[in-house]
Amino acid sequence: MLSATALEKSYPTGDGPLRVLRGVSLHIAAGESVALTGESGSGKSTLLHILGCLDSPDAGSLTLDGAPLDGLDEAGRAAVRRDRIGVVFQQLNLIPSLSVGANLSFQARLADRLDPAWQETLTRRLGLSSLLDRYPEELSGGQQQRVAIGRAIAARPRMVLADEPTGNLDEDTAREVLALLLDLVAETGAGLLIVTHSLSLADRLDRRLHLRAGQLA
Ligand SMILES: Nc1ncnc2c1ncn2[C@@H]1O[C@H](COP(=O)(O)OP(=O)(O)OP(=O)(O)O)[C@@H](O)[C@H]1O
Repeated sequence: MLSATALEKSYPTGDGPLRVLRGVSLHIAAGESVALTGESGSGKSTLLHILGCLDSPDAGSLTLDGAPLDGLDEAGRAAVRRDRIGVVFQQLNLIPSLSVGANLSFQARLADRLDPAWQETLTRRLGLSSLLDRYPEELSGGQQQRVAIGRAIAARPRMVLADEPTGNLDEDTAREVLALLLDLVAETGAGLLIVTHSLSLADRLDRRLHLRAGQLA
């Protein structure tokens, strides 16, 4: 499924390059759910952006379903993101000019994989059925977070990458959202990687990876 080998990433800073990832290798199998933990600033979001083809590593390689993702140009990376990867960003990135319903179906339409029955199931399970005609600015933070999750999984991606996807949710809603993500993984054989500070959430996934000093433990 998703494999990364010897990823390196540095950011330029006033004090010289800041080495955030120092030889990170990982493999996420089909149908597997993995938590990514680590202190604030340890590089979790950086790694998630690289795995999601949103940023390139300085060195190292990535494959998805056996096909290399390195060396793709921006159009190639955009196609991978559209067709095979669902990302839930920390900043959510909902489209303000589109209604909740249109945001939810956005990526599935782009990928030409809109499935009304699945769309209706996830809208219901995310508790968004009565909010479809609203706009993102008319939603609470937790409601916006649920729209971002629905949008990421509407096209049934091969890999779901989520940055603190339940951070703004109350306990019951967080449990339901996690259950939905895990059901998707079980039903479609997608892989799931969740960045989280919550050890209780991490405990409900198959495996935990911990990022420290630029390496995984
Ligand atoms: N564009 C950038 N330019 C310079 N430094 C950056 C940039 N993006 C991130 N960093 C630095 O890289 C390090 C890793 O950042 P990253 O956001 O990946 O950490 P994180 O583990 O996701 O943190 P958090 O849990 O607080 O979200 C931090 O020290 C951060 O300040």
